[in-house]
Amino acid sequence: MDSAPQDQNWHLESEGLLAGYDGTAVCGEFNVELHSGSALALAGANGSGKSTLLRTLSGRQKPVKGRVRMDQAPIDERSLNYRLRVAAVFDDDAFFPSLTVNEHLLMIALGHGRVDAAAAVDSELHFFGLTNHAEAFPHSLSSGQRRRLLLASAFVRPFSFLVLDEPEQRLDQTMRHRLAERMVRSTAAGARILMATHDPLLLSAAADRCALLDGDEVAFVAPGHAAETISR
Ligand SMILES: Nc1ncnc2c1ncn2[C@@H]1O[C@H](COP(=O)(O)OP(=O)(O)OP(=O)(O)O)[C@@H](O)[C@H]1O
Repeated sequence: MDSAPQDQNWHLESEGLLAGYDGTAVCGEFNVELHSGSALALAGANGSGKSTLLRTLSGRQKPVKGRVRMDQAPIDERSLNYRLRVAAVFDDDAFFPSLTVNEHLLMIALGHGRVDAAAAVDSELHFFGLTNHAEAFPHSLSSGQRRRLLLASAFVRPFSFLVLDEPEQRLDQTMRHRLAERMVRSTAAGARILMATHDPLLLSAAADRCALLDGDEVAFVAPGHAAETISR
């Protein structure tokens, strides 16, 4: 079940954006609009600035220059609007050690007001292959299973903007395919997706645009072209 709220009209936009640290940009100026039903991938070599740009575009990090607006207002990760709409998966293995897999997902679903929380949790456990681990604590999961739990935590709640930093990490090929299909379903339901990835499969199957980062250059290319480029 996909659960993007019906808010088709707003969009995310960046203008004159430079992302980086201590006043120094790590990649080129980034101007983009991300509308309902659209999935943008950031690709490029290690260190090209994908994660930094992703964090900046999603309001987790202050820009060196320029601005990011969500719903025509400066993006603010503490705002109610942000919390209601943005689901993000970064590379932080942050779980409560004393909560089971099932309890984690239930807490997130209930916290985001899902009236069908128990059914939503069952559905995500099934989708992410965690049903047999529902009563396990996070420390007893494999690293790939913990990654699946992180992803399930994003999909179990309603969102209209999904942010994924290298979601392919530690996932097997079957799960990558399933994730790509799921992302396509989410955009079809009206969500906006922004991801950083090294995975040609996710690029070509789940994105409709790709920004290739290379030094000061940002090139918007077709995902298939980017997938070929990074496969070489
Ligand atoms: N906290 C930080 N403080 C200062 N510089 C940083 C910090 N984090 C990353 N960098 C630098 O910013 C540049 C871009 O890093 P970033 O993690 O955004 O790249 P990436 O494209 O996501 O790389 P990868 O593919 O390896 O994940 C790198 O040169 C890195 O050393």
